Amino acid sequence: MLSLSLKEALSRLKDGSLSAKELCEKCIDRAVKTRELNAIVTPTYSQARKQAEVAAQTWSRTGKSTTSARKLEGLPIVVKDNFCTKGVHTTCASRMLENYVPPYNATVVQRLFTQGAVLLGKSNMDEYGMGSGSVDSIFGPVRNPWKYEFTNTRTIPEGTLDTSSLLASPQSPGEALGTRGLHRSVHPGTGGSNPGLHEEGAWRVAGGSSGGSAAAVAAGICFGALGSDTGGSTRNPSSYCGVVGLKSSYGLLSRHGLIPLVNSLEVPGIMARSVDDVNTLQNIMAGTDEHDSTTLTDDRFVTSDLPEDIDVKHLHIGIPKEYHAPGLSPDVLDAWRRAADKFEQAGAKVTEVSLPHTQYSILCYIVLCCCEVASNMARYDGIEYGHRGQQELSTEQMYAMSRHEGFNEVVRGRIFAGNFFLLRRNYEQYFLKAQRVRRLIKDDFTRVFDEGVNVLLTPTTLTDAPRYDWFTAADNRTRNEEQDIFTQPINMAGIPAVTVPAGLTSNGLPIGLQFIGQMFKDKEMLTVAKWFEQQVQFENLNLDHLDN
Ligand SMILES: NC(=O)C[C@H](N)C(=O)O
Repeated sequence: MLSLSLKEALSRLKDGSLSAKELCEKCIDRAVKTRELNAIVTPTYSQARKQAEVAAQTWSRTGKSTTSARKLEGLPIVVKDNFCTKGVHTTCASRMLENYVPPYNATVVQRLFTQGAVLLGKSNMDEYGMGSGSVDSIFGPVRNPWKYEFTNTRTIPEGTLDTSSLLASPQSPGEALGTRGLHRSVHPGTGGSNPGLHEEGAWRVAGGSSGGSAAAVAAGICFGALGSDTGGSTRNPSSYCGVVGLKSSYGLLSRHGLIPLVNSLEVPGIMARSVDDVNTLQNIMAGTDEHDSTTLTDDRFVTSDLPEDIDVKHLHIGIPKEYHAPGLSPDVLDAWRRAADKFEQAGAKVTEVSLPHTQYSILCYIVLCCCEVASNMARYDGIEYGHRGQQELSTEQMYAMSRHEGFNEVVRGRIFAGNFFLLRRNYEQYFLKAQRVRRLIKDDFTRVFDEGVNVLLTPTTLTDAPRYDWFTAADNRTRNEEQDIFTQPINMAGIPAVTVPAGLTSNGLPIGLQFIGQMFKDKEMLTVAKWFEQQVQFENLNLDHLDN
């Protein structure tokens, strides 16, 4: 039941064959049984039960014959831990915000609540969204639920610390954090021995930085999740975990209450088990927000339901030749080719196109990302915001100590690099140059679309989900260059993109393909993606055996 799509679950709530309370309990049970994934860092089960109770009452009042129930009445969701949630810890998986409890909800979160969504918990991520594996978190890494052997599936009551899955690891930052929630101090993957792993580090990463959200959707913990997407952080983990991941056009979704990483590139990301579902969630959240001046003031672009009968005959699908990148695995290449063939067989025009500046994109992304990170992170001084170093020191030393203790190495590295790029003597050579190239990257897309292409089709990632030990053998910058290679140019251009599961590799792991659309033509892109989804008939991961 927990591998149903949001749409299917909603219709079962509507016809009364499922109750909101039952659904909530099932999701909580699944979250507990899959806690080895480390997907949820702050469970909110009490709040979820209260919200589900309200939903159950609403459903029994409104009944199946009316349409007066809210659009997500009783549907469990998960929210990445960089979105503010009123009264619920919001840590960005960083020691810096370890004790931060926001007094307000991010606009997108509020809009989901207004439609009756039930919050099951906050999800794990790379610290502040910097990473592509969800391995750099103070709570420890997220595990990919695909091909994962669960060993510890006992149900334990909320609020009890589950010490049985606590692995003794000297590097486990989660341990130092105490036991605020059920999963707080679980640090899977390093040290100790886990009978579920045939080989140490052999399990697959969930991708990042929104890995907790993707793993939660794939594992059936929830029916939809919020991630964020700055350079690929929603699409990369969605691809690795076999779910649909949407990065909307910049300006369609409010960023108010999303703790900033790179303001000019990031958008809230949406994950679910079908294209219709991400579209539904986008419709609910999209539109003007007085708290975010970069949101559209014209609600014309907010999408509606996607059609059922889709015809792709009149379409022109572009295949960018620059995406045949070194390191592309034969399985992914094959899936990409087969997808292009499907469109061609259905009568669409499929042609190779060129986006010549793609090759410069990742380096420009890194420069711009670091510059904005350096400026965004300046607010965390230990006085106004965030963790404060304990020693009695001078003010300057206290700033330094707070920031040294509060941020991990990746964050500190990006702050250093950003400040370097922004030095007066470097500004023109790095920051300004990267901005200019960014414009050329955007112009490449505009030209191709102006020439008649409706949607571009590319792989989302080079390979299937990497092994944890392989992933952590290189530094963050190297991984950034490999992992975000196909996703970050889309953020540079501000346009929409969605990843859709296209099948499995010979390893039995999901492959994602990316559809890239024109600015504010999210609906056209999603319609094409839905057509593809209908052809592929991808089977969602089914963990129902854990229920027994
Ligand atoms: N949030 C993201 O999209 C981040 C991206 N993976 C990075 O490390 O910069």
